[in-house]
Amino acid sequence: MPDDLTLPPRPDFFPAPGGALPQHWSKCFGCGDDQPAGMAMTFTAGEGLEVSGRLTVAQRYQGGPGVIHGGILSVAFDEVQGMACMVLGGPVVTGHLEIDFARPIPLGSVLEFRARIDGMVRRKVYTSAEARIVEGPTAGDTVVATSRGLFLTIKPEHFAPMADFVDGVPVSPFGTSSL
Ligand SMILES: CCCCCCCCCCCCCCCC(=O)SCCNC(=O)CCNC(=O)[C@H](O)C(C)(C)COP(=O)(O)OP(=O)(O)OC[C@H]1O[C@@H](n2cnc3c(N)ncnc32)[C@H](O)[C@@H]1OP(=O)(O)O
Repeated sequence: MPDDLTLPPRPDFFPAPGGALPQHWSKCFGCGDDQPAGMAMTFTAGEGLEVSGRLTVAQRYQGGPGVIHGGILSVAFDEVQGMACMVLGGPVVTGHLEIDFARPIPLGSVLEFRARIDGMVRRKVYTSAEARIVEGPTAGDTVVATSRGLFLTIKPEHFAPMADFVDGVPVSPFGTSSL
């Protein structure tokens, strides 16, 4: 990470700690409620610049025998670290994401993710997160995976060339969340 990073303030529009964060896009595979095949993650504001997210590891997320697929875990980190950027009040996209898979995660577990902005410079937003199993046979305080991600702030027009590819009519377009 660069050493000239700054931290954004926690804005007034952000929910109080424990308050629910809205989905950023109703068709999102990670959090959208208009995406039947999706992961239906939910998010809450934490203290300071932290947000938390929850994922129930469905049977269909299986990678190795009985355990979560690494790509699914990566989606979850992408999502929660992107949601940590919601404090900025505008859209971001992922530029780089790296995951450390520390422990196997059994199907049926409930994962809790904690993510935050570590710093910003220009349009670059450096984030990190970790995951713990909070329900399931191996639940505990052990960190089962960690992630670092670089997000880039973008203008809403970024998605304009893709408008024709959206399936159906979104109820919560990206960048117009109900925060
Ligand atoms: C009230 C309103 C509420 C709104 C509420 C919003 C809530 C928000 C929640 C979102 C939650 C989403 C969670 C899922 C998020 C996805 O999954 S997004 C989908 C996956 N990502 C993509 O599709 C992005 C595809 N890539 C791109 O479009 C372009 O490469 C990017 C990322 C926009 C960058 O292109 P660009 O804008 O032309 O940027 P560029 O000028 O090249 O680079 C800018 C800086 O970034 C650096 N950079 C760019 N790419 C990289 C990279 N990959 N690695 C390292 N450095 C990089 C450059 O070196 C440069 O650095 P500096 O010169 O400033 O030091």
